[in-house]
Amino acid sequence: MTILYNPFFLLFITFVFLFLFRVVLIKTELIFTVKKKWRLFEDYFHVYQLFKVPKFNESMQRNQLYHKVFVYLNSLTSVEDSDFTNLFTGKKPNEILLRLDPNQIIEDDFLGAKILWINEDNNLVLKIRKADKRRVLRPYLQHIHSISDDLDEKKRDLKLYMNVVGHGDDQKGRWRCVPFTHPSTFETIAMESDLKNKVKSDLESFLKAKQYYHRLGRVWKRSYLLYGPSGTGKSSFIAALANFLSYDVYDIDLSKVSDDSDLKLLLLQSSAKSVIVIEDLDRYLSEKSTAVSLSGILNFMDGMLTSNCGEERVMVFTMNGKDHVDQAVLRPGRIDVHIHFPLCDFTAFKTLANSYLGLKDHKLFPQVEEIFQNGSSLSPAEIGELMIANRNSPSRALKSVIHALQTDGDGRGALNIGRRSTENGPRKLSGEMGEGSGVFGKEGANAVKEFKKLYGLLRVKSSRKSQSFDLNGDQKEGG
Ligand SMILES: Nc1ncnc2c1ncn2[C@@H]1O[C@H](COP(=O)(O)OP(=O)(O)OP(=O)(O)O)[C@@H](O)[C@H]1O
Ligand SMILES: [Mg+2]
Repeated sequence: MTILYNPFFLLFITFVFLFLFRVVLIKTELIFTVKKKWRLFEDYFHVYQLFKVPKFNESMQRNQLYHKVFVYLNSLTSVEDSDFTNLFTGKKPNEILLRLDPNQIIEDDFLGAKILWINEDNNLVLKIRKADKRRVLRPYLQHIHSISDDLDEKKRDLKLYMNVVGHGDDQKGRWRCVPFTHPSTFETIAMESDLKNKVKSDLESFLKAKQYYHRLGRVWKRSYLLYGPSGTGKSSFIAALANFLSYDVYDIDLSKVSDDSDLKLLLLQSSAKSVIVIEDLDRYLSEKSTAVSLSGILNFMDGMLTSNCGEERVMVFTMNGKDHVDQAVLRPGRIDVHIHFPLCDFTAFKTLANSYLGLKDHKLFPQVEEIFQNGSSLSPAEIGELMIANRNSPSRALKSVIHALQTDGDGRGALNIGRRSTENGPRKLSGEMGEGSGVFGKEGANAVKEFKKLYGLLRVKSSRKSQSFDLNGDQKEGG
């Protein structure tokens, strides 16, 4: 019996009891009840002030603030965590929306202050501690304004703007627009998942840090260089990026720009929250097929950094290769993020097989993998095309991919002559891909070797990891 009086034994028993109590609290969710009661107890010692946001004004017109607060509250994660809420289907397939229920109470935190919202009939009531009101209320309402504006912006339909040739001075830099409906998303793009996540989190921090930069009075911008062979997903990536950000796309055709000032004007005439795109920049620079000078282009890139119109914009440039491009374009700090788009490897192939053929695995996969290990490579576009053409028979699709991979350069030439010469013909005249284009055409073994030297196994395997996402100081600061 003396053991019962042993202090170590008592301590042990106490620990066991506390542990079990904690387990019971968590398992039975009693913890939530305890927290709730504690909050009520705490509230008892505070004085609250209430602010009502009515749905309609005195003349029965809609109160815009009510709409903004409603949009804002429905986006809060606390809606998801509250005791009950309404679920509705959204516009997109499989989309489920959470919507406040009448009499639901939502909790929010802002600058360390706790704020409650009560959804009454036709009124939203804000409950805030008197002690916090002076410090928090005004910035909190501004915060609601800007968040709901962003959310409204996200819901609207996107547009694709293209520049047309101007006639006379007053027609300079005119944009024509069509609805932007490209279905590409980051999920549909075959890309190293690590890299994809890095890009997504980079964009997410871009969106978040916007508020921060606004407060500092700094221009908030992001620029990307996408480089890699034809058909590797650069244009699809731009569409995915625009869909991800819900930004309009301004696609600049440099051959239709009359001079440097016209290019500047185009930027000035674009709206905020947009992606400005110049595709095949290397081709324009090497062919000199634009009236815009190199310094005009550099100023255009830097214009994003220094002028007001750089706000809330993303700029994207694409190239087939960086090797023959003037170093001034590539110098650190000019374009924030460089992303390499390599030819298809086995991992990308598996992503394509999954999305195009619904195949997670197949008995022919080991054979495909072996061929990829030997250095054969096609672009994702080429593999995708073979899969689409044979989508009713996965085995036939895989066999045709294997055949194309085995025949490699020459085979690919045969496979793509028609498509490449029509769809991508003029793109292949420049620098790096100029040599590659020989392979895609009919230039034979030397060109194949040259092509492999440029884009072969070594590059695909080892350099894509290290080069594909070059973060520089500026970018990290932004993120
Ligand atoms: N990485 C990829 N993942 C999924 N699909 C891809 C990928 N790359 C290419 N494709 C498919 O191939 C087609 C052509 O791709 P895209 O136009 O994006 O290539 P690109 O790199 O822009 O080529 P180019 O340099 O010739 O403009 C698209 O229909 C796209 O769906
Ligand atoms: Mg493209």
